[in-house]
Amino acid sequence: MKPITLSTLQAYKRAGDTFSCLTAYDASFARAASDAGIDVLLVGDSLGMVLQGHTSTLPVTLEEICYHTRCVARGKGASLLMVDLPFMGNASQERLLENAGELMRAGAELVKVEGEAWMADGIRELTRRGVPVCAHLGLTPQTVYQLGGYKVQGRDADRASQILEDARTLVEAGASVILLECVPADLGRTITEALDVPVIGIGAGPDTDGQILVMHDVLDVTPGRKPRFVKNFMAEAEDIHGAFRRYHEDVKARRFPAEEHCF
Ligand SMILES: Nc1nc(=O)c2c([nH]1)NC[C@@H]1CN(c3ccc(C(=O)N[C@@H](CCC(=O)O)C(=O)O)cc3)CN21
Ligand SMILES: CC(C)C(=O)C(=O)O
Ligand SMILES: [Mg+2]
Repeated sequence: MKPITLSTLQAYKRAGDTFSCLTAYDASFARAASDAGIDVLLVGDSLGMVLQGHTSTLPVTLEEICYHTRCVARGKGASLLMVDLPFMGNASQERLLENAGELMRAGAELVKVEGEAWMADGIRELTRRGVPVCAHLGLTPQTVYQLGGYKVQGRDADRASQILEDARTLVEAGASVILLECVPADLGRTITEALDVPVIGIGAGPDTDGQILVMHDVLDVTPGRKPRFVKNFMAEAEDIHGAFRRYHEDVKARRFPAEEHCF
């Protein structure tokens, strides 16, 4: 299999094709996801919740993310490896650059950062130094205490146009990919159409260029209440490999997300 690169994702966008993304935290699940055809693997700071049992992603450290990145890198096959910069990893410009360097040395091929227009300078410096960046907008879980919970963002017109403007600013600063979390489907479509770079969505409707889910949600092993945008792919599968294949195929065929998964 030819390795998936940023150019592959750009070509998907130009052709109007979608692509699949899934979180992974170890070599075995990374291999299973990659074998199923998943285009992008994310070592997400969601590991603080699904692996460590915290109620937020804030406790996750750079060391922990690097450990899981090294594990996933050994099993990633042809998939593109994206990695989350953890909470406060951008506390200063210097720390941002050093931390992103650590992630790249651990095996990251694309670094995902949460943050609005103010992240533009950081993204510009990273891009200059050869670190491709995905900018995560909308519901940014690292600011959950400020947002007052895991709530849909961009429901009113002001916040919606702010998110669109932030996305434009960050692409201008060098972001190679945008990730939109928990925004109304029409905002997901507007931003995807407005930008030349690939847009990945989670709870952002059916029209983003790519879709991403947390592995544990796909396999239905997430404890407690699940967000509206998740789907249990184990329900119609024989095993984990089948569930990953089904998720990949449903994304590629635009069967997922369905209306019931959107805002
Ligand atoms: N298992 C898991 N799945 C995820 O998608 C995920 C994590 N963990 N941890 C990190 C973040 C946190 N995320 C979340 C968590 C909860 C909602 C949620 O319950 N949202 C409400 C929105 C309600 C509203 O404002 O209308 C929902 O009903 O989906 C959304 C995103 C997404 N990420
Ligand atoms: C939910 C995805 C987008 C994420 O950031 C994570 O898994 O940490
Ligand atoms: Mg994350």
